[in-house]
Amino acid sequence: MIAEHSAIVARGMGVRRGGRWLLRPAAFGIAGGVTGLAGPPGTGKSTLLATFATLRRPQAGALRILGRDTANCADLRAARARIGYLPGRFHWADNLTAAEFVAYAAYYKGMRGTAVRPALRRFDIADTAATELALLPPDVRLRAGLAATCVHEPELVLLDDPLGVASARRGAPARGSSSRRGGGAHARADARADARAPYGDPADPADPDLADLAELMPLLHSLAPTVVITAPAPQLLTGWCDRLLALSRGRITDLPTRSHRPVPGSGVGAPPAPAGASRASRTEAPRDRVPRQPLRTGAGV
Ligand SMILES: Nc1ncnc2c1ncn2[C@@H]1O[C@H](COP(=O)(O)OP(=O)(O)OP(=O)(O)O)[C@@H](O)[C@H]1O
Repeated sequence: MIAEHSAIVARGMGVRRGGRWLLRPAAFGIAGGVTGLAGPPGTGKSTLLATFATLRRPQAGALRILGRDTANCADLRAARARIGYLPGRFHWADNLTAAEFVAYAAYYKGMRGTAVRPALRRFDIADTAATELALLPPDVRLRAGLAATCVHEPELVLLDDPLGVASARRGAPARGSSSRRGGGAHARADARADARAPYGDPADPADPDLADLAELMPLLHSLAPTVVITAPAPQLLTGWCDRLLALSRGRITDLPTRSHRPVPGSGVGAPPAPAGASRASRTEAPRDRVPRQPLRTGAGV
């Protein structure tokens, strides 16, 4: 049964792209808490997330977001104002500083410029406000993306493969913290190489990268009442999401959320907070500022 008050309610919703159903018409709801959506590359996670973000329209059925019918223009506008969406790639913003990037998002969300500083502080990146995104290590770059996504304090946050953004470091040369303050062409090239570097092996439960990624979890839990996060493998999401969904061959299915591989101190493997639990009860971090917990970057993630 679908709870009508769920942030996302799909009824007979189908999503097509490239001449095939990425999601065959289905009915489902996504309620409060953090929901993970896993599926191998190309299965349609990004397309589905963009549909939830109302950037794409479903080819069948109906989609309600935050109680609004996305087929209705006035409702659509109202829903959009309460959504925060971060695509998996935002290289178009590489030449903007973190502050400019957040200011740009604030402008389009109808926020005053005074919202920018608090957003940067909340994600603990005020000290890198004047640094271009291309020069930031991926974990800090992700924080800038989250600050932009959440500058208007949305009720629904949609993050396309944020763990990929934050973990994109394998094979990249080690960089010092100087890259955060500038660093010139080499640092810029490194940052771009980092951003293209692949995950560790998400299918390997012993991969130490999963522990690194887990350090981001309290931050992701603190963003909004409802958060949807995609990842290419369920192992990346297991154990810390309130709900875990898999997208495969055009179908969405529920997966177990419990981890078989607890990571001490990371929150991974701990029982998930109940869906719909308040933000305050789901995280120890205060609402107004999430302390930076840098990934074990070495190469600047
Ligand atoms: N520009 C495009 N034109 C036509 N079809 C496309 C285009 N981009 C993607 N597709 C189709 O949509 C499918 C889903 O792509 P999508 O990016 O949503 O998948 P994904 O699961 O998010 O993959 P990834 O993790 O690699 O981003 C692809 O397999 C492809 O068939």
